[in-house]
Order: sequence, then C-alpha cells, then structure tokens
Amino acid sequence: MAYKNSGLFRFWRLGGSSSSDAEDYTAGSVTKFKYRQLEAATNNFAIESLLGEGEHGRTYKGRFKSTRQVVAVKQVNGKNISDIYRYSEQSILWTIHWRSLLHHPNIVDLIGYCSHEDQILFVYDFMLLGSLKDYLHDLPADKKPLDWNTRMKIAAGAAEGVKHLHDLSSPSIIHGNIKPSNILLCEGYHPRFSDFFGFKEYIPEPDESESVGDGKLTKKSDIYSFGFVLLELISGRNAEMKLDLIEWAKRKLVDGEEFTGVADPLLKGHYQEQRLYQVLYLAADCLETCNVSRPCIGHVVNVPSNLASEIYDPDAIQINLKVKNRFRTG
Ligand SMILES: Nc1ncnc2c1ncn2[C@@H]1O[C@H](COP(=O)(O)OP(=O)(O)OP(=O)(O)O)[C@@H](O)[C@H]1O
Repeated sequence: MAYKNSGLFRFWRLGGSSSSDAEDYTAGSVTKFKYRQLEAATNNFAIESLLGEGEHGRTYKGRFKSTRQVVAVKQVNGKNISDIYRYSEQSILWTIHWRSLLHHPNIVDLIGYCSHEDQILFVYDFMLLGSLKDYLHDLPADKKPLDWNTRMKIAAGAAEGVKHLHDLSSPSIIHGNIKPSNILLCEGYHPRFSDFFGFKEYIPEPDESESVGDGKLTKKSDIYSFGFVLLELISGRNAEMKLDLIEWAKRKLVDGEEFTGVADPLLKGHYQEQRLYQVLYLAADCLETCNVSRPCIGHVVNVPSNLASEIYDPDAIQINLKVKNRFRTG
C-alpha cells in the first residue's frame, strides 16, 4: 500500500489543530512530529540510541531537548506497514486515532507519530526498566532476577492491560502481539503493554465479527499468547520455540515429573508450591488447543491479581515450617 502522500495524512492534517509550526500539530491527543525532530532526539538514530530490534523495525531511545521528555521511537518501514494494514488507508487512520486515545495504567501512551518517506515512526512514552524479556532472558549483569512477588505483580498488571483492551466497546481491541518484549516495565516493575496497534495486532473494524478460526486474531488468540507469558514468567524459559516449551511443560506435568521442575531456577525455590501450581494450571487453560475452551480475560486476571495481593515472604514461610515440624515431631 502506498501510504506516502496518501489521503491519510491529508485527512489528519485537516482533522488536527495546527500549532505555530506547520507540521507540528495534534489530532485528538496524538502529535505529528517532524522527522528532523526525531533525528535530533535520537542523535540521528545512532546505534547507541538503539533499544532493540523486532520483527517490524527498530526502536530507539530519544530525548527532546526543548521539553527534556524521554521517549521510545519505533521505526517501521513501509513494507511492514502494508503487510500489517492490509485493509485500507482508513483503517490506518482509525487505528492511530484509537490508539492515541487509549490511556490506562497498564498501557504505554502513544505520544505521536511521524511519516517519513517509506517509514512511519511511532513515539511512545519511555519505560525506564525496559522489557520483561530483558529481565527473563537477557538479564543485565547489574540487575537482580525477578522474585516471585514481582512476577505476580507483572502478570496481574499485564492481564489488566489486556482486559482493558478486550472490554472496550465499539470496538474492543485485540492486541495480537502479546509477548514479553511488548510488556514494558516502569518504576517499581509496573508493567505496561506496548505495540498493540497493527504491527500484528489490529482493531477489528466495526462490522467485523470475531472468528474463532485458526490463524485469525481473536480475543482467544490473545489469551493463548498470554498463556505463554505466564509460562515464561514462572519458568524463565523463552517461548520463541512455542511448541518446545509446551512439550517441556507437559513432560513436567503429565509424565510424572515434579511440577515444581517448571519453576525458574533463578527463583531459588522462593515461592509456594500451591501458588506455582495455580499459575501453571491457568497457563495450561490459556494454552488449550481449542480456542473456545480457553478462559476469557475476566477469569484470567483474577488468579494473578489474587496472588499479587498476597505477598510471599520467604522468612515467614521458614518460620511456619519450623513451627509445623515442631508440632509434628511432638
Ligand atoms: N516504550 C519503550 N520504552 C523503553 N524501551 C522500549 C520501549 N519500546 C520498546 N522498547 C525496547 O525496545 C525493544 C525492542 O522493541 P520492538 O518493539 O522494536 O521489538 P519487539 O517488541 O522485540 O518485536 P515486535 O516488532 O514484534 O514488537 C524492547 O524489547 C524494549 O527493550
């Protein structure tokens, strides 16, 4: 799809309120940036500013000198955009518009965008601690592994983010790209979802009803992906090889191996077995092959929320065990 010089941005221009700067205007709550503003903020998209690279493009850290605001700039090329927005120009507009209006404590704010040659760049609020993927699979040497309580807090917050999207009406939103690299962490390991807007995810158009057919993005396909996030959170294993991870977990659960064998060794046994079992059970429900058997997000959110509200204290557990053993021995 050739979106450059297309009606989309003309429409945007008409719809937005102009500021003194001809191109720097907003439509709804989204700002259209000039390319040179993003170049300046990212130091010409310097390699040192690169935060990471995904399937659809690169993400850079940027800082606007005038406001000192720190942002993440995701650069997506036109080929990817036309693969993603396989509907119409109108749906791109629809998507950006809806995305910019979404504000929730577990969703990263889209601040603005920029169209430049065959690229579109999305400007997001910067999340200080990076992504959950970094913590689970690429732990920097100066960072501590996530403890059980933090993992439950992240699972609960992430589920709340998905619930918000699924509960929206006219239209509800399917994320379509749920994975640890899209769960970003700000201060206090507070999780916020990024990237649900058409990279793989899309907002169903108003006349499109949800199908449970394979390969289609549906609420239940989001639940399936969330099942992997849960499994990754408790096991620390990477779900890039999805079927391998399921097979591995099944062996632990079904083939008589101890289910505690799924626990991330970095947890060092600091969790309650019953709670681990609850999360594993929920993950298994989410990963049901038949999508109609998977729970809805309203149910999914309850388990980690309850677990996040009860703080695991390894010292208290040790004391309890000692007391129990004392009674046992007499
Ligand atoms: N808003 C943000 N704040 C801080 N870091 C971010 C932000 N957005 C992305 N990142 C970092 O950039 C990395 C790459 O993100 P990016 O979205 O480009 O790729 P991805 O999520 O791995 O794949 P995909 O393109 O499929 O979404 C993330 O893992 C994260 O560490």
